[in-house]
Amino acid sequence: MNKESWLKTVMKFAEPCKRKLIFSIFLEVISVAGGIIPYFGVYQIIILFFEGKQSVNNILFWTSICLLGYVIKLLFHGFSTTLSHISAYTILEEMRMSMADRLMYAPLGTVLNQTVGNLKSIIIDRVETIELPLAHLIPEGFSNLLLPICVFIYLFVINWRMALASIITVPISFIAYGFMMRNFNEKYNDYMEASAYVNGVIVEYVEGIEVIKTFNQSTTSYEKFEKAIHSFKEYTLDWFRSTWKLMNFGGAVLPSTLLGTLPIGMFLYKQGSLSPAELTMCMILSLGIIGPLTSFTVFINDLKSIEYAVRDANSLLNLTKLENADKLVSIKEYDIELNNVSFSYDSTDNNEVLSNLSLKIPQGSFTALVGPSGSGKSTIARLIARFWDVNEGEIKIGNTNIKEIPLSQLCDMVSFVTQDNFLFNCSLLENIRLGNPKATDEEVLQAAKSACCDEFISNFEKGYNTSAGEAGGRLSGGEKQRIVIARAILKDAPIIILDEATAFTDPENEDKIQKSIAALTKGKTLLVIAHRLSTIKNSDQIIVLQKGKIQSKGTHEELLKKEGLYKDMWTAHIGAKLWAVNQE
Ligand SMILES: Nc1ncnc2c1ncn2[C@@H]1O[C@H](COP(=O)(O)OP(=O)(O)OP(=O)(O)O)[C@@H](O)[C@H]1O
Repeated sequence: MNKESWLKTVMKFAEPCKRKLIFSIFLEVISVAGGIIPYFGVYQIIILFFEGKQSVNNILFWTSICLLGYVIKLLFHGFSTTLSHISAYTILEEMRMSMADRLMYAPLGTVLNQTVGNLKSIIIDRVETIELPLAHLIPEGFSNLLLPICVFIYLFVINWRMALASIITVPISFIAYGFMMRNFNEKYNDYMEASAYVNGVIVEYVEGIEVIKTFNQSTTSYEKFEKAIHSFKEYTLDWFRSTWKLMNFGGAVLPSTLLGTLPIGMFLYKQGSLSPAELTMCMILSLGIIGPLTSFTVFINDLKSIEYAVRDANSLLNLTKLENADKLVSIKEYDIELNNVSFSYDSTDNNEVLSNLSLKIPQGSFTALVGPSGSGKSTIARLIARFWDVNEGEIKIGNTNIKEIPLSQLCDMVSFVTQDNFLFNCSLLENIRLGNPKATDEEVLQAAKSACCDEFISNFEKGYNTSAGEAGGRLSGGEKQRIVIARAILKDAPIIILDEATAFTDPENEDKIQKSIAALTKGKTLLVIAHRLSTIKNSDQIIVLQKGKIQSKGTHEELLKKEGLYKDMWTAHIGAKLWAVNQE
């Protein structure tokens, strides 16, 4: 990535704070100008001494000028840094908001393919690394470059030969730095990769700690964790070892300006082309050039870290977005139609999950999808909710292609109740209210009652105000699912897609879940991904899927009359049930 492109990205997000940023640079210029004044004041005092004209008043006057310059430098630098920090945090905020927005509008698969550790690392840690260099690079980096240039010009005006002598160490140290930096890009890249790997291993270790303990994998996993940290340490130290000699050499030579100014200054003085005052002043000024320049070298590393952080941020910011229509569509009927739909998760023909599939789900009907694992049941449901776009064909709701319906409108029309019963870390009341943020407490309570949640929630000391975090450990899988169903009841969408739970099948829970589902789905267009055939016996139509194609369809009775996959599945289901009864 070239520098312009990361700068361009950063500047794109700097739009709301552009004025502050420009003003911060302007203040820094004043600060730099203030920083020059003491040099000028000191020079005048030196001249007074050498000319024997020093008096208390004269010295006090020039000392006050020096002090004033110093105060201007500090004050304006302070104002500038404050503005640059505000700007840097605004840029960070804008970047993070854009990333969150991108994740919302990217196909779900693309988002789910990212590990949580990676997403967290980019949105929080990597973006944060931009703040410090960005906030300091603008005022300090600028002043560290501008100040030596101004001092150099001043020195040049006094005596051009001394000016050149003062930077004699610069090419020597820059050659050393050049050698040190020759494979910097490659090393930095490896460093970032090693760092990302350690990050991943740490997140994996923490996230998987339950599985690690269950399967007694602590030693192996810990070893992987330990090895990753150890090799990261070794890598960093190796890099340091390979650079420290040149780095220290460059760092020692660069500020040694006296190497040039002392002999040349003495020579010029002896020749009579330099007065004692000019000699002294040149010595002082030459020291003023190198200090800031040395600090500027630190920013080279910072520039690199911004470049890499922006590169990582771009990997999220450039995720492809689902096309989003912006005009609300008037939908009167809520029947669903799939016409010749083909789909593969990687958009290739080789891995097609659904092939040329057509299907009609009439409004208000109950349709069940059945079929062996991997036959494409969940994929159909996800495509209707537009978590992905179909590769070929079309999906219509109420005779409108879902691509023409704005995503937020589609989201209001479809409730997708999956087996992943995710609760946010807020109160149970707010967790249910997520279904309809405008719902009153009374409506939330009503939905909770319909989903058979009221009883167990009321048993908590803080009732509905119990936070999901506090309650999390005490909620059974079935109870969590009923909370999620309550959320969907409150949402009151006309289309319900239900990924039937395979777990939580103890009779009491089963009964409550069925009751809550009945409350949820009354009068709605219902599509159920069925795992237990007994629960869909009464559906209006059953679609039997096999390898991404419809193998047969009909009612339970119609399908049982034919030989085929459904009959086999039903026989196996009944057999399993009988076996279970016989075991009791
Ligand atoms: N995010 C994904 N990326 C790539 N392939 C996927 C993804 N999700 C599912 N698949 C693949 O698509 C195929 C159909 O999966 P799908 O989840 O739709 O099947 P299913 O019938 O719902 O299975 P199950 O009953 O086990 O849930 C499978 O081969 C699966 O491996």
